[in-house]
Amino acid sequence: MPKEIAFASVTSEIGTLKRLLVHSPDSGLGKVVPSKAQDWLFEDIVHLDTIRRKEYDYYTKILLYFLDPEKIRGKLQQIDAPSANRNFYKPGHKDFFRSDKVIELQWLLEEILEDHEIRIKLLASVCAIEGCSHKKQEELNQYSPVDLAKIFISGTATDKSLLFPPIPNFIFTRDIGITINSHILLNKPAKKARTREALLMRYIFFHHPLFADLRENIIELPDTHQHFLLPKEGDDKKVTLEGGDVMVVSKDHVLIGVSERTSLEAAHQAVHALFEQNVVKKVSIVKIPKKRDYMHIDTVFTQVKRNVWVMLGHFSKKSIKKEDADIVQRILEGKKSENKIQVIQFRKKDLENPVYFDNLEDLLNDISRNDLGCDEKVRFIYSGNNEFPFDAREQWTDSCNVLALKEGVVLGYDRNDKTSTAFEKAGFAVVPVKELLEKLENGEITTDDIKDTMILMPSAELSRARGGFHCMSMPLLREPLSEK
Ligand SMILES: NC(=[NH2+])NCCC[C@H](N)C(=O)O
Repeated sequence: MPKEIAFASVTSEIGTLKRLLVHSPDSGLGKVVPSKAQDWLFEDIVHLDTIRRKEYDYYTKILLYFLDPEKIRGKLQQIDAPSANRNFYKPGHKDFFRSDKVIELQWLLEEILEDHEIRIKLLASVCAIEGCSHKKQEELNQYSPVDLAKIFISGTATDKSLLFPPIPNFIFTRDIGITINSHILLNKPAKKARTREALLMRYIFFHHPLFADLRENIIELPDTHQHFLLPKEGDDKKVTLEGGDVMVVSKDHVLIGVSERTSLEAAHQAVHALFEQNVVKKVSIVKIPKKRDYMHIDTVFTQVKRNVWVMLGHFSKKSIKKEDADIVQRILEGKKSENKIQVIQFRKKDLENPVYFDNLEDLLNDISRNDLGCDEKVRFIYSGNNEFPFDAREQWTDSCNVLALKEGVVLGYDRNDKTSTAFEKAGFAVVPVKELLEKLENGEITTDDIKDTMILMPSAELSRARGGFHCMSMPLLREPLSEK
């Protein structure tokens, strides 16, 4: 009898990706104005048609090729013909790809809005947080589920009038929830601009039939007592947690970043929740400087293979570089607490005696060897090839934020040239996505032939939104890594 495959289970960062949640850039991204860009957590305004057609659509294609090839193989010419008007990529359109492997959130939202009761509740909640009048709420109730889902996400009505702000960061699905084994940990966004995303997700996870079997396994972190009396955003006593700060590195071990977005209190609560519900045996708290540049831990490192990681050299124990003439100054700088990373690892069986690491490589090395059973040498690929100023420049444009489609095959931005060189030096093929898709489509290669490869994705517009492909994915299912 075939073994039943779970709908959701993630036990590593690199096992073959089988199912994920995504959201493609909606019209709300085209409504960001310069004066609001920073409040809405974008670094600039983006060009909507370019970000969709010339950038994100390639992401959709490569994901479908790896996860749901029937939807796409041999059909690319037809899908991308000018007369098809990109309808394949548009949730709500009858030609939309509707994949249950590469799952678009707008589609799930449309579906839950078909239920009258859910629709009324969610509408009231959205109107409450966005301060809509009663009359507006009644008007919104007249829309079809497809249109209402679009409005909830883009903030724009079908007559193009702006009703409330867009939620342009909804494309960064990583941040809205985390699959840890067969549990889902919900986020608590630190920034106001991301509040509506969290609300929509809560409704989707609790009401969409896809998640029916998981409902008992959804973990929500409670607020601290009298949290509403706490003074300001960013207070460490507030409970805020975003998915970019959580990494499931093995079935027993989760990393939780304490950062600009995830508070110490949230990390504290998450450790208890994960241990009490027997989700994992080990949680490492990774404290990074609270800085816009770093935002979440996945902006400073991600995993490529069992024994290969990409990271920012700044957090390396060997962060003294050749080109820095003044070694004394560099060492003193490195000792400043605001520049340092601290790791505290809690083990369920011996909570009182945590293990400490004072640099990132030691932690990652320990994961590769002890959690993943690697015998080979653990290797680090550094942002910008660890050369100043390319290390910082390329980290800013997400060189460290790659998404593994399977072990050793990752998606990254094409603009991070020095990091690509570093990947090549480490023995990886570096291939532009267009080239790869052509070869896949004309049958020259199959996805199984692709090994140890960095797939370069177009990124001029996407990178202005300040997230890479790790951020643009919420994995639901990955194949378990084979035992070593
Ligand atoms: N997991 C991540 N690193 N997500 C990046 C999110 C980027 C988004 N503009 C924000 O500032 O919230």
